[in-house]
Amino acid sequence: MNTHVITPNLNTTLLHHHHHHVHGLTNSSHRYSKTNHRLFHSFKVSNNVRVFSELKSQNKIDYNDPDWKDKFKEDFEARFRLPHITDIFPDASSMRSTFCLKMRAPITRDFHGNYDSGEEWNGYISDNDRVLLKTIYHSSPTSAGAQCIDPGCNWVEQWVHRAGPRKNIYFKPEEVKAAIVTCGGLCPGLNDVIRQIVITLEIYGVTEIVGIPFGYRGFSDKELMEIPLSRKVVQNIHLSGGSLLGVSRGGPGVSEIVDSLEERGINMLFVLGGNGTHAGANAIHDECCKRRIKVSVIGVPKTIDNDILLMDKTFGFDTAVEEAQRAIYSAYIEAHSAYHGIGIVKLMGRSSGFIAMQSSLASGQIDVCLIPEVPFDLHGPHGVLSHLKYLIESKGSAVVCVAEGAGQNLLQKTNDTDPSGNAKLGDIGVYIQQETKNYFKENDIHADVKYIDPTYMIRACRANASDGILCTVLGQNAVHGAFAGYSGITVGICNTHYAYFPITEVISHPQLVDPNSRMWHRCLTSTGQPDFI
Ligand SMILES: Nc1ncnc2c1ncn2[C@@H]1O[C@H](COP(=O)(O)OP(=O)(O)O)[C@@H](O)[C@H]1O
Ligand SMILES: O=P(O)(O)OC[C@H]1O[C@](O)(COP(=O)(O)O)[C@@H](O)[C@@H]1O
Ligand SMILES: [Mg+2]
Repeated sequence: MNTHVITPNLNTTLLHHHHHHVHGLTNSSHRYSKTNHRLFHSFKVSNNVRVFSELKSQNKIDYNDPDWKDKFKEDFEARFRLPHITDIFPDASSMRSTFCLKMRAPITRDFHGNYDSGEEWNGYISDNDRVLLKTIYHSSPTSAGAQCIDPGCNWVEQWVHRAGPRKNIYFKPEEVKAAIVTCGGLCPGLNDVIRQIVITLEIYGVTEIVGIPFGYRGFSDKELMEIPLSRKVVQNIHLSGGSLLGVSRGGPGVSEIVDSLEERGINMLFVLGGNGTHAGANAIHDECCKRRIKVSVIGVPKTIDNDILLMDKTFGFDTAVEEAQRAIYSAYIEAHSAYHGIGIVKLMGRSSGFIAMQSSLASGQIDVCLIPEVPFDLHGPHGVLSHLKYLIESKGSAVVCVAEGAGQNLLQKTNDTDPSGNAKLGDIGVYIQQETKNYFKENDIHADVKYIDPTYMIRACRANASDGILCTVLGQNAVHGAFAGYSGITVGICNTHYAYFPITEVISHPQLVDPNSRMWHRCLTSTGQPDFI
């Protein structure tokens, strides 16, 4: 790919081909989305200059057009425009909000009809408030981390919508039936978000709040009962990990879910989950629009993998990294105390290595960090095993941290998927453990290999303080978004501010570690590992 200007609408076949060519990875659905992403992230242009185009317009933009910037901005504005109830119901009426910064108590029944606090200043967010999505001006495409839109790396402001309470609301609190559902795998902080959504709904004056048990499955399984929620019920739920409501993968189709919403009279749906859940939430939103029913569907991104686009981080990630430290510490102690000890820790990360990278970096005890984004060999002169031999000979012990999605090309392929359709991965941790044992045996070198798989321990715990606060703000903003009349949106932290995004924009592909980033380089300088290829 030696063209200078990158056409944003390259078809995926071409993208895939390029990726294949560079890294020799094979074609599976798992690789497919990664492929897409990586190419969005690092196009090689002439002179080894990379042009980042993650935020490039979907439409072709001619950079020779003197007005290209305005066109880009227009296109960007359209892409990040938040779907609103009035798109379907142009005459939907709004009223003065029952929430404001001058009041704290839940609205009482007899207060209805007179929501106005009577104050001039109520601390609302204007629909025209924006958050700057990219805050660094890269003067050249060669500048580290440059995310240039055009080959000249010109500055183009990219604004997203600011989250928060609006002056006018599109739902009468007494007419709201709100539901919360948590889908996919667990993540620290789920209960904190549920708690905050309930508390904020009550402050608006909502009295009918329910939890849908066990993810989307709870919409179709007749045995599963709605869980009534109130401040009293959720008051202390954040003190434990997991989800009060339970989670699941798989479940009913979108039309069945929307049938169920109609039957139950739910008009606000808060969906806590990852990319799969958000794809579902967006499909539910679309179906509601199609059926012309007034429902606000709001997502809150949940993933310890931190693989949602455009956000500083997702809740639970920090906690998971912190928890992973314990496993790494144990592996280090075991390896260090054994004669020729080798500790291997497998961490989560289906397609992105953020947990493994950050945990390795934070611990300072990892010698080898392996992530899905960076291909590696186990065997051969540049392989991981030969480096482990060197470490054993030179310092007596070694600790390896491997993300579950790393090195899948080294394992037997299966076409197995989980009930949500996610590819089932081979166990790279066990494989590395076995290969390490064999390798040292064959080379007649003593090695004491200790394998630790803390997978579920790092996500079943309760949120740490910083994630707890993140969850609080996200949960509140989810409710503000629903009352503001938005639907098909999700909420995230963006340059330390909170923003609403159309769901489609944050799940178009998983966010990945950029192998050319300074952060990955920092990780490598910390471990001291060479390239294993
Ligand atoms: N493309 C999709 N469209 C609609 N629903 C989906 C889609 N992908 C996943 N789901 C549903 O979302 C839920 C969670 O998905 P999953 O991939 O397991 O977790 P996560 O949301 O954490 O990525 C499941 O109930 C699954 O059926
Ligand atoms: O064993 P489970 O429950 O399917 O979860 C395993 C998966 O959960 C994750 O931690 C997060 O995945 P989700 O975001 O899809 O929940 C993945 O890294 C991992 O593959
Ligand atoms: Mg997922």
